[in-house]
Amino acid sequence: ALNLLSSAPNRKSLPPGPLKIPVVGNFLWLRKSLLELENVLRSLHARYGPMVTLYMGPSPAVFVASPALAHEALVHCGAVFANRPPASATDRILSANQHEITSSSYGPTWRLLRRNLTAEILHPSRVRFYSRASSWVLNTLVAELKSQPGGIVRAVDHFQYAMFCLLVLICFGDRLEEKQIKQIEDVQRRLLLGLQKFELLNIWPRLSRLVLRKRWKEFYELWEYRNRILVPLIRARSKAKREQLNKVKEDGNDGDWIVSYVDTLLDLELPEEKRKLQEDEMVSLCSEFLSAGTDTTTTALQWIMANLVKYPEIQQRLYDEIKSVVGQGAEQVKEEDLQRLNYLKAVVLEGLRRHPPAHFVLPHAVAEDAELGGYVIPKGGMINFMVAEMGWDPEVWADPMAFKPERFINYGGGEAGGFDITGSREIKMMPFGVGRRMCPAYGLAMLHLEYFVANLVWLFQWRAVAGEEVDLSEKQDFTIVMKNPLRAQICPRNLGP
Ligand code: HEM
Repeated sequence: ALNLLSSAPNRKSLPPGPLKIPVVGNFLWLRKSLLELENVLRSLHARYGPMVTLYMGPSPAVFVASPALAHEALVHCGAVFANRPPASATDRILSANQHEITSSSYGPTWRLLRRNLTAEILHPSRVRFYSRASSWVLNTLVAELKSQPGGIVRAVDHFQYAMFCLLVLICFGDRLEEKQIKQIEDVQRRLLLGLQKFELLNIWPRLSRLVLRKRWKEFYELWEYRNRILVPLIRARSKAKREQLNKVKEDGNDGDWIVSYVDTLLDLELPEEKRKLQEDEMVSLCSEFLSAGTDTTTTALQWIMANLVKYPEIQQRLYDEIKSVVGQGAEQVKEEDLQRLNYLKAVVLEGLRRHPPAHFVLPHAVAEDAELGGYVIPKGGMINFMVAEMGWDPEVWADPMAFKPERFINYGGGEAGGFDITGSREIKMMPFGVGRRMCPAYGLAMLHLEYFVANLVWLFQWRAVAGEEVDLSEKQDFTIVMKNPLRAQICPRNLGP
């Protein structure tokens, strides 16, 4: 049909947005935190519609607020929208020239690395093997929580370490000592803290190599420190793996060997270069595995527990559900029990909807000129999606800012399990992204969230600390975290028969 409205989008143009201010414009946007940017975008979307363009760097960046357009881009035209923008100078070094899933261009290397992770580690039949690690980490966490004076806990500190341990054990095998885990934690923390500091080096890398020599040196020291800690772990695993193979050959018994992420990397062969991965590439992949999974899962866990403290009736309903499934006196909720805990799943989904750890996905780039919503995004243009806005859309969700797990109960025949988090047919929210670049670990993350929320509620009653209120204000960190971290008064439940 002909569209005669004069405001009809120009078919060859980018989506509308504020004027491009040369040079200054870029720096103005870069200085804003993601939460500030989100606020700006919210008003721009109200003015211009669901697609808006900002000039943040060398290429235009388009922001999409509509779930229907996100579906069109990421599911229908998936291949066109699945690339990443070129890596910054420091990222190129840290990712061993983009030998990493997150930052690699859409192509054979990305496909191989991603498929390795999903098929060899994250596949449901594999994930079961890690339940020993989960229950070990749970026991450590529970002991920690129990030892806090007065039963008052600052939840996030304990959650962070627990989620980190879990991923370290999957990554390097579950025969590590506490001391080694702490060392890896130190490396990863310093890298994360350095992100902002080293961002400056990327604005004008050639020049910064001259004028910011000291900071570059600091950056390389950190990079070397990471190698110094992680390379020996990779070598040790390689040796252990050879010994294991010999043992299997000799007596046909694999003992209780559990495949780790490093083991799978040792076997990989790059399709284009026809060679195995180098050590620095394995280091960057392991580092990515830990950093992609720790803060995201920790943040989600903290937000969910905060809501259970704020709304005791929801916590009680969850406790009652767990009791009806595991029976009074059960010591722990086991992974096998989780699939029967429907309300639990609803609580976790509601947590991810109301408080998505990432308010945007990672930046995507279009591989060729791409059309979306009547506009054209030129080859190389960046595109991102307003994850939090979609989860809070009043057109999709009734009373969107309220925490109401029940809303997920009515999906797919009265089971929260019926809700399709991958958005393949339709997007209602996308806390893990959707399409080809969707978080490959969404299943593992959901499993860990369900497992830990269930056990924390089963083993302790969580209440607000006397005289304090749970404050749901947000702050930007690596993810969007609680501005005032959850403090709670916990009381071990009486698990007698
Ligand atoms: C609640 C926990 C988590 C949330 C909310 C989350 C969310 C996300 C999001 C929004 C993306 C970007 C999608 C896009 O760019 O379109 C992503 C990508 C990714 N996530 Fe997660 N994630 C979580 C846990 C994890 C865990 C536990 C791991 C690893 C063990 C992981 C590994 C990755 C990787 C490797 C990518 C890059 C995928 C690619 O570029 O192909 N994530 N995640």
